[in-house]
Amino acid sequence: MAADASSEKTPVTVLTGYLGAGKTTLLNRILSEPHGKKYAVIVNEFGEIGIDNDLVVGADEEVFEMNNGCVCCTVRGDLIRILEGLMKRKGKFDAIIVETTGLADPAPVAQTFFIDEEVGRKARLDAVVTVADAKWLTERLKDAPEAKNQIAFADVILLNKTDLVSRDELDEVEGRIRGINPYARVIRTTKCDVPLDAVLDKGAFDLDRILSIEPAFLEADDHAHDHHHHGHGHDHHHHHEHGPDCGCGHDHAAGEDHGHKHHDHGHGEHSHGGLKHYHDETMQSVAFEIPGDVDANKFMPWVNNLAQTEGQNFLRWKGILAFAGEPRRFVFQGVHMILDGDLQREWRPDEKRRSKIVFIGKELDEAKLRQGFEACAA
Ligand SMILES: Nc1nc2c(ncn2[C@@H]2O[C@H](COP(=O)(O)OP(=O)(O)OP(=O)(O)O)[C@@H](O)[C@H]2O)c(=O)[nH]1
Repeated sequence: MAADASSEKTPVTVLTGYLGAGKTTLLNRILSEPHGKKYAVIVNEFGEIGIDNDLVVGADEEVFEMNNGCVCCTVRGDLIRILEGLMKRKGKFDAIIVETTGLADPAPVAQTFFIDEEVGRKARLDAVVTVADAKWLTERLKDAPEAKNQIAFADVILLNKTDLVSRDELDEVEGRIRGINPYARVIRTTKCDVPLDAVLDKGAFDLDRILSIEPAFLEADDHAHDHHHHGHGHDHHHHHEHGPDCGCGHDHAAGEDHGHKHHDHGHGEHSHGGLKHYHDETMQSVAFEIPGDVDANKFMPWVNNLAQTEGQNFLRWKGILAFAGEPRRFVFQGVHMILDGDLQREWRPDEKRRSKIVFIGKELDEAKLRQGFEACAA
C-alpha cells in the first residue's frame, strides 16, 4: 500500500478559457516570473500550425504539443503519452501546466488524471484555471457551450481584460459567472496580472483547501492544509470508471457539440447589492450538508449508482465526508461518471465533523439528490 503520495505527485494545472481570452498571456506571465521553478508546458493546438508554441516565452521550459483538433479521446491518448514521458523524468519538473485550446471542454482533460492509473499515481490535478474575457464572455455564454463548461469547471477564474469594459459591465459579467459557478474564486485581471500563488499549487481540485464546497471558504486564506500525512493506508481508495468505452462522458453520436445540449433559455436575473445575480438555468449547482457523519456503506453504493445512472449530467461533483468511525476526512470528486476518492487528513479537534457534497451540472434533480444524500446519514 503506497503512502499518501499526494504531496509527492507532480501538480498539474489545467489552463482553459475561450479563444483569445488570455491563456497564452497567463502562461507567459507564469513562465517569466522569477519563481525558480521548472515547469513543463503541454499545449493543445487547435488548427494545423502550431503557432501557440512559438508564442510561449522562456528558455528553460519544454513545450510539448498535443494533437490538434478535439480534445477528446485522441487527444487524451496524446496527453497520457506526454504525461507518462514526463513522469519518467521525474525530478526535472516542479509542475506541469496544460494549456487547452479555447474550444476545448475541460472535462476530458481533467478526467485523464483519474482514468489513467499510471498518470494518476504520479500526477495530481491541482486546479482548473479558466481565463474569461470580460468583454466577450457574455456573448460567448449565449452561443458557445464550451465557454460555459469552462466557467462551470473552474476552480479559479481570471476575469481578464478589465481594461476593456466599464465597472458596471464588469459587475454584470461577474454576476453571470457566479450564476454558473458560485464556487470558483474569481479574480479580476488586466493582462492576467495575478500573483502566481493565486493560480498555481492551489490544491483546489483535490479539495485540500475546500475551495469549492462553500463560497465562504474562498475568502478565508487557509494555509493549514496538510501536505505531510504519510503512511496512511488507503483502505477507502476508490478509482472507478463507469463510462461507456472511452468514459469521457461525451456522447459521440451527438457530433459537433459533444452532446452538451445548449438551450437558449432566458436567464433569471435579480439584483443584490449592486452586483447582479443570474441564475443560469442550463448550468446548476446544488450543495447539501449533513451536520455529522455518514455511513460509508450507504454512501459508496449511492454515489456509485449515481455515477452510472446520472453521471452524464454531472460536470463536476465533489464532497468532503465524515464517515462514522473514521478519524480522517473522506474527500471525493467526480467528473461525469468517473469517481475518485481518498481518505485525507484527520478532522481537527476544533473542526466540526460534517459531510458535504456539491454537484455542478445540468438537469439536476435537487430533491432526489438531497433525499439520496440525506439517506446516507449515519
Ligand atoms: N486589452 C487587453 N488585451 C489583452 C488582455 N489580456 C490579453 N490581451 C490580448 O488579447 C489577445 C489574446 O490573448 P492570448 O493570451 O493570446 O489569448 P489566448 O486565450 O491564448 O488565445 P487563443 O490561443 O487564441 O485561445 C492578445 O492580443 C493579448 O495581448 C487584457 O487584459 N486587456
